[in-house]
Amino acid sequence: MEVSGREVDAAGPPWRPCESTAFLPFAATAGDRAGATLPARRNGLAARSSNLSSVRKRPSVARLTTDIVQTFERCNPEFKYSDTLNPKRFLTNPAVPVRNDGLDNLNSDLILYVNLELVNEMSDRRYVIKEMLGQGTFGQVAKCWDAETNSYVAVKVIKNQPAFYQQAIMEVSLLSMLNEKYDPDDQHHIVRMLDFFLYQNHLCIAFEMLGHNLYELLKRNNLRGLQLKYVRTFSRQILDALVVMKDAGIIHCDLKPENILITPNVKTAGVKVIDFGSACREGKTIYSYIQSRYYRSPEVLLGYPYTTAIDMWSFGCIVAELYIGLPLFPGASEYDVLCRMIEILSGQPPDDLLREAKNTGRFFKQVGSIYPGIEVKNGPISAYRILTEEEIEARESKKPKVGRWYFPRGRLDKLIYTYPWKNLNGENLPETEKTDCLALVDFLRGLVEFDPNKRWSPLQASYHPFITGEAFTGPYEPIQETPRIPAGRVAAVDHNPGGGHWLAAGLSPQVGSINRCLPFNSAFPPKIPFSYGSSCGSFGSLGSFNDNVGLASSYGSYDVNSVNMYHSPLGPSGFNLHSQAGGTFLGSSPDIRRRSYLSHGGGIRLSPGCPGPMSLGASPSQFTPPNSQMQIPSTATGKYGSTSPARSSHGSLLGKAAAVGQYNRRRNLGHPPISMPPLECTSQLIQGHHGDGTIGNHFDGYARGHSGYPQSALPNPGHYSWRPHTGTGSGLSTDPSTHGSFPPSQYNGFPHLHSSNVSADTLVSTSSIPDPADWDPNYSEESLLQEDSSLSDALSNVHLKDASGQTNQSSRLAHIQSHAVANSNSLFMNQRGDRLFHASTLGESSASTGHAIYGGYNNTNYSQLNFQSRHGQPFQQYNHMTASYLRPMGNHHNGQPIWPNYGMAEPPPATMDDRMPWGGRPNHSFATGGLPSSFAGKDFGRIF
Ligand SMILES: Nc1ncnc2c1ncn2[C@@H]1O[C@H](COP(=O)(O)OP(=O)(O)OP(=O)(O)O)[C@@H](O)[C@H]1O
Repeated sequence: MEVSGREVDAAGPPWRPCESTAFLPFAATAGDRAGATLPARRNGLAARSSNLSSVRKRPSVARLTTDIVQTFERCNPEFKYSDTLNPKRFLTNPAVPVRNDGLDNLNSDLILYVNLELVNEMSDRRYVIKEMLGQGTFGQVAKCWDAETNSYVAVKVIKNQPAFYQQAIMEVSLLSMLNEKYDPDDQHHIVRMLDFFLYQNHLCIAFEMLGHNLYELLKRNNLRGLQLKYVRTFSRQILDALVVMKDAGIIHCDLKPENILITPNVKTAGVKVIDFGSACREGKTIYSYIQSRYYRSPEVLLGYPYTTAIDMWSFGCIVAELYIGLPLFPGASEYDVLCRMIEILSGQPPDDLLREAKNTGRFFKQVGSIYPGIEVKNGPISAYRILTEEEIEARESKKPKVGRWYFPRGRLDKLIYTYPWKNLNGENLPETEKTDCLALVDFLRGLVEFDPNKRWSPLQASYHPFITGEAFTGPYEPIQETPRIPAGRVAAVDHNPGGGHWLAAGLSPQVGSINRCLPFNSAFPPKIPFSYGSSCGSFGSLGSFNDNVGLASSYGSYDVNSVNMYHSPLGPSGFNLHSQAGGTFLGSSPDIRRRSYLSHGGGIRLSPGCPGPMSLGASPSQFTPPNSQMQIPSTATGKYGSTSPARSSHGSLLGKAAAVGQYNRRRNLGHPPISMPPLECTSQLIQGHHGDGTIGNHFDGYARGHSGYPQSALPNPGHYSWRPHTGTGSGLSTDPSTHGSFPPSQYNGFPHLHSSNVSADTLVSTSSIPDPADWDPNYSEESLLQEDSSLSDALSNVHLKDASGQTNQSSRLAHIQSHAVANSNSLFMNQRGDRLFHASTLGESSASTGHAIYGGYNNTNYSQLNFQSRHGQPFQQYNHMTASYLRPMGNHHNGQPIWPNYGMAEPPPATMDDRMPWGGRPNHSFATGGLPSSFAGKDFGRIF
């Protein structure tokens, strides 16, 4: 068709391909010309194909779409390209708009898509979403591009639900304190928070971008554990973070491999602790249903007041898992977890804990006098024994959930020493490794200690030879740690009962709304007890019957009087007693607690009947959000989540959903085989593991009374002490008098029914590594799905305390709070009315951390501490615990510096790249696959 000049002008210049390789004009070669000989044609083709070789290297989509916009524009002058018209690649699943004016889905998650900009309106800083990193209980974590810093960050977008919002505010508050005050130089392996802001009624928290978590790392290593040097390096770094947290009086409450992330792009192996979304302040514990089940401490399981010691328990579980590759206590229910603890540790919680704990009756039977010192005639020393499955079944009319065993049943020491369970007599282990294993076992002994009073503190643990790298010569006796937190500090509640932050005040969000409706600062006492049976997780409620073991009454709730005291608006009570003299009554220190107990006097002891660090219910992740119809597709979180079935955060509805997704996914993926050697003593019945969670024949295996390891299969005798613990505490002895003896035959331990001889349930029948999804096939905590309709009411009356002396972060927090109010249509339902919201300030936080003595971590005057070496001589004291404090810390024998290379991996590993050999211990054929450089290859987005 002929085109007139006018038409040409209107249409623009005639189209010509631009100078891209894909559209180069055809240049005929000699070979193409008509009449050319065949060889000439061949030459021509060869020349052309060499011209196009660079084109072929590019993906077809890229080749076909090069300059496509210009092409379209030239073809059709009407065509105008606009970003906004692009189809969105949704990252959130489901992406169906339901709430928040169509911005949120059914689960109150902001619907994220690629290139969505999360804008901090205060600073105009923009975070451009690129991909999904994870989906957890509290919301979604997206990898975002921060144009301001030209770097990627991880932004956690909190669900648009009051409970999650409130807890996230706590996360921001605690993390700012840790970052700014306790770790300003980023030396202590705690994730850095970079920013936080409100976007479309969602609290967004920007973190530094980290790598994969330790669970992913273990998976990459086919769940076979890491080399000991990496176990040591990671343990040391996590401990470092725990030292800081304890110093700050912060309990993490959800320590697990998924929450330890690898720091990328560093020359040495490094990890950081993340997810302070469940964290709380020591002495201001709020929830009783905390910690992921596998990592849940005995005191939390039993409903006993808890302290930072619960993190040490979780830490112990993590260390063991890093070594063996599998969770240490992967119980399918709380009962199962307890049984595993008792069997693996050959002990049980001490009687005084059992006597005071709220849930003892759910799991234990009293078989003797409850009074200390009186031995039961012809019975065990302890007055309690764990219920058998039959007893529970008789009581509950259904069997308790009990999972499979994936490693040889027996004690922890044998488990570690004989790992990877091929070489059960440990004969061929090199001497160095033997010593390493002994050191590891001894290290674990102080961490997975039943008695929280005896469990090592982070500082104590950090002197263990396993951590310091010293030669292990015998059981480690930790230095004594004088209580750092003044006695009673944990009971101090910095709040005006009428005006305080309910979180800081220790109020459960589940507290009944009626009391929350009392006018603030009311001079009148509440007419009915606070939170009396009003909600899930509170009094007499179902808050903790997560494992369908519900045998007794409520779990982790306060007694009514205590809570009344706590919230009495009439003035000081037993719960808000501040020592006017600078000290208060209760101490978080274990020895203080014990002293208090032993006094039998008017002293206050930490017990469920007392104030202090006892909690009221499940954490927000346990809440059933007000909208009980949340639908979480099983695939939604499975894609991204790193959370294993029971790993998922402590049993929340959301965690559960995540678990389901993960569960399904893992089932489908399967796992590479691992050779599980047939053991000599594997004659136990394989548990019938039914899809509905019922376990067949389990008890049969459970009730065996003889050791699964032949005497000859035991670790090198003479290295260690294997004192049988009957009754209380861990079965791993520190008693030097027994050092060198290893009489497993004596080690029939406490409950005979658990001194099992059986080995891994599947060892006989399978040679495949267990699918971790199987660990918790019955992840069903229906009771937690109860709708807590009072939640929104309760939150509607939240009144946060104003305070002066806010830090920058806290004033921003205040701003966000008020901003949230201004935009509260959906964020706080419709019940906030015109109440003023004030920040839970950092000033308030730091004022009540119990740091009257120490100005901050980096300037901590540890001269207050009374260190002693294991031989009794006073430990070297020092004043300034700067980052280098870890260096001059003495050898636990003689006070000499023994940690010159702290901060370096030891031995320094290579960079965290794909070639890093994570496994490869002798006798253990690891896959050579290293750490993935990126998991980001998959694009889970969808185009609508
Ligand atoms: N700073 C970060 N860098 C990279 N990935 C991260 C970062 N923070 C979180 N993630 C990823 O997002 C996931 C969820 O994060 P996080 O644990 O903070 O959320 P959560 O909602 O509290 O999860 P959970 O329910 O497991 O407790 C993590 O397991 C991790 O995979």
